[in-house]
Amino acid sequence: MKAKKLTGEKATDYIKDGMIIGLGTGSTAYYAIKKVGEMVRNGLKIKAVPTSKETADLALSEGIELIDLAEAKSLDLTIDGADEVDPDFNLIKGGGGALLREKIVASATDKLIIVVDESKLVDNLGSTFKLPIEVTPFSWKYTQQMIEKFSCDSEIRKEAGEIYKTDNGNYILDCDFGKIEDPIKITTELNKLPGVVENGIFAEMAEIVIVGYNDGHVEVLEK
Ligand SMILES: O=C(CO)[C@H](O)[C@H](O)COP(=O)(O)O
Repeated sequence: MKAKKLTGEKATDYIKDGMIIGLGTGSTAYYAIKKVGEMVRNGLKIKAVPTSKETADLALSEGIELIDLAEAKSLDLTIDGADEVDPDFNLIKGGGGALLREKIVASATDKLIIVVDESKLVDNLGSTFKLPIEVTPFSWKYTQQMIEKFSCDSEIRKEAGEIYKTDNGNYILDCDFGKIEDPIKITTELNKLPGVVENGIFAEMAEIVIVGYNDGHVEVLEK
């Protein structure tokens, strides 16, 4: 928890008056949002685009002004968490189910800042975390069969015994590919499949990765 707080708060050093920023989702982004709230109450003037309903609720409760992506057009920076980060700053995201909105917001962003604790650093994506893939409810079992042709095992995400629904009304398949050697190839191939809405590989999107360590230090990695 200490490492997440350190990295989340450190990322807010990049925020300047007048910026439009993207706010990520999850327990690490939480600390960045809380800090942004404090900064706003101390006079910082920014507007923000949230990546989930959960983040929108938190940001509003912190007094942060929210705007729609269409109104923002482009974002100065986005602060978001990740489930895995490889040495080239490729990511797996979607543990919190917000990958679609997160990827849209990340793609509209000049600078994507990723905040993680040290446990998220891996040599290869897929080493510790299954790849979340958002799929349409209409065809999810058929789409699952097509995804499994890429030699992965997958399971439909459930919450309290029920199929989990994203903010967009879709389902998530958590897919075990083992170690992913070529993240760009996999993300391109997966997104060609009918019924796949988006997958959780964020390849070549992050510019800065801030790592919090349990011993209390923070490392800023830049491309
Ligand atoms: O991608 C995400 C949500 O869809 C999160 O950023 C990711 O799951 C990391 O979350 P946490 O900071 O709680 O470990």
